[in-house]
Amino acid sequence: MSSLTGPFLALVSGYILYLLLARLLALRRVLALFRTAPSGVHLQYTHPQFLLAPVLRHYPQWDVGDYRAKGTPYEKAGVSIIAATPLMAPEPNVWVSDPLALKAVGGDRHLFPKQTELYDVISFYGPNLVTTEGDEWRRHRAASKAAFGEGNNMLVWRESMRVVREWFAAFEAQGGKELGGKVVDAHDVMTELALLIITSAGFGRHIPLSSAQPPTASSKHSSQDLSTIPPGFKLPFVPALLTAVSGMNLQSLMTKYPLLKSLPVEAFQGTKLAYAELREYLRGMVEETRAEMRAEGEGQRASGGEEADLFKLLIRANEDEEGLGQKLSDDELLSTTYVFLLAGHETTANTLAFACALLALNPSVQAKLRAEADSVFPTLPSPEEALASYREDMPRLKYAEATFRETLRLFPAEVRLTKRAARDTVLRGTYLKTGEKYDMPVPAGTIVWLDVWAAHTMQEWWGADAAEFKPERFFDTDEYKWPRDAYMPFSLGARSCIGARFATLEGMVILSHLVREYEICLTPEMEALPLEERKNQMLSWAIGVAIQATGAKVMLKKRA
Ligand code: HEM
Repeated sequence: MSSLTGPFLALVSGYILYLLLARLLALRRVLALFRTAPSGVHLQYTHPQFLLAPVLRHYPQWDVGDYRAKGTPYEKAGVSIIAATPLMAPEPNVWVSDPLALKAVGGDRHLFPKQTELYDVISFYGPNLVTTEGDEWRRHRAASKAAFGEGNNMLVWRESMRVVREWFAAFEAQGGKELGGKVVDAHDVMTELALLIITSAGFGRHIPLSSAQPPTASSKHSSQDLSTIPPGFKLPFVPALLTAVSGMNLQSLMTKYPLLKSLPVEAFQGTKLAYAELREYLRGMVEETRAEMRAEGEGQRASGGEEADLFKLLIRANEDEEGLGQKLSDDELLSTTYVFLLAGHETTANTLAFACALLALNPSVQAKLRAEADSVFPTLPSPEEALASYREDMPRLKYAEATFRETLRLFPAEVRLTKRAARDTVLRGTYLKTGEKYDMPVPAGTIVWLDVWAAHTMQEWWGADAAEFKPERFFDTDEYKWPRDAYMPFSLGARSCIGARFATLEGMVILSHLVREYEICLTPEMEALPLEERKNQMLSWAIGVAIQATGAKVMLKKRA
């Protein structure tokens, strides 16, 4: 035993020495960046959390709370790009809020590739569209692109209408028509709606509303009831999905430290089960969709011109790619399916929850949204009229679209995005007081943060009323063009969100239908509070997969 102590100690001290040397080398690169940065453009963070930089790299959003309360660090420093490298960071960091620099970084995926290692948490089922880079990403993107066309947009329109109306019926059956209104948590409502819409327009599967009568099927859905437990499973589909989403960090911990999987801790065991069952559900969905397509036959195949769900279009496109070297394996299909489900409901649900809170806090915006909805939908289109409604009504819902956009400006689901400079380069920033430009050297390996939340809320780009909820700002006039380059809720360039239109159409339908039927009001509890306190509570948030609306309780009053 004692003969092993010597080599063991040598190994440990060697490792510690290696870590120290690596840190010193890293520190040199960080200091070099500070030396070369033009005057005034570097800012050493004093935030205590930043001392934990190596840990925080994986949770980069934790410090944004300060932004909302005390103004952005850019405003404090008077510049639009800063070198705000944490003390112990292993590489230089640059933070960007300048529209032109954002465009330069987002627009060049070769010079600024994505930091894919940060997305480990969503690669449990293997590589997918979100987690890959380079040629592998191109293959995934090419296979997925065919799914997000007009055929799917039309289905999103129809299914969003159907789902939201079924929700109204269920809500009213449970007292939602009562005089005086009923309080709901908009986060819960919107999560349910978004989940129903993605499973339907995304996967052609119909989950009955938890509280409603099973709806009369208006579309070609699978008869499988996904809220019940099929043979061989322990969880229904929805709880499996929701547990998997909420347990993402636990799952990532278990993947890193597999020993944790065997601990008899409920949280670990529950998450493990949810992931295992979700995998089987997704596998089954791939098989079922293939079988349906075979049964439909060649002549009936969904193509770009007809309504079709994402899943069917994805599998169809994937079969067509056979032989071209682009085909996704079954595991890759499964993993892509998982990210569509994940990215397709959490982001949209939270955006819509924030929209409800903002509409309750801003009755004049709500009145304009309602006036538009009343005029576009004097009567609600029947399911048979949905297609015509997509063509004729959708382009007229301009205020609804602007409301969705404005919500995403104030609450972008992804508050920051991160890239890594592939080689030495320069970004152009602005001295905020004078408007003068400066060049910021960006050495190869630098982590570049696209600070979406800061860019969306800075007065320099959006004007003195940047903090106000004002959908009108998205309407151009002869004198005013809204600042496109300072707006990037869906990221930009080649790696921008593939589901942006899906989410926007869904948002337009839900918001316009909601205000047409109900007044979205403050709860009695909020009425009693001063305005600032109301805002603080109703617009409170936490970091999850997307920023989550944690205080969006509103009262829905049926309109006369
Ligand atoms: C309001 C709703 C949404 C917001 C704010 C949003 C935002 C974003 C952002 C910022 C990115 C870039 C992420 C990065 O670079 O790390 C992204 C990528 C992506 N989004 Fe969305 N998203 C939304 C809805 C959706 C929907 C409905 C779907 C699918 C049905 C979807 C699927 C994806 C996928 C697959 C990617 C990866 C694209 C690629 O890298 O090529 N998203 N989204």
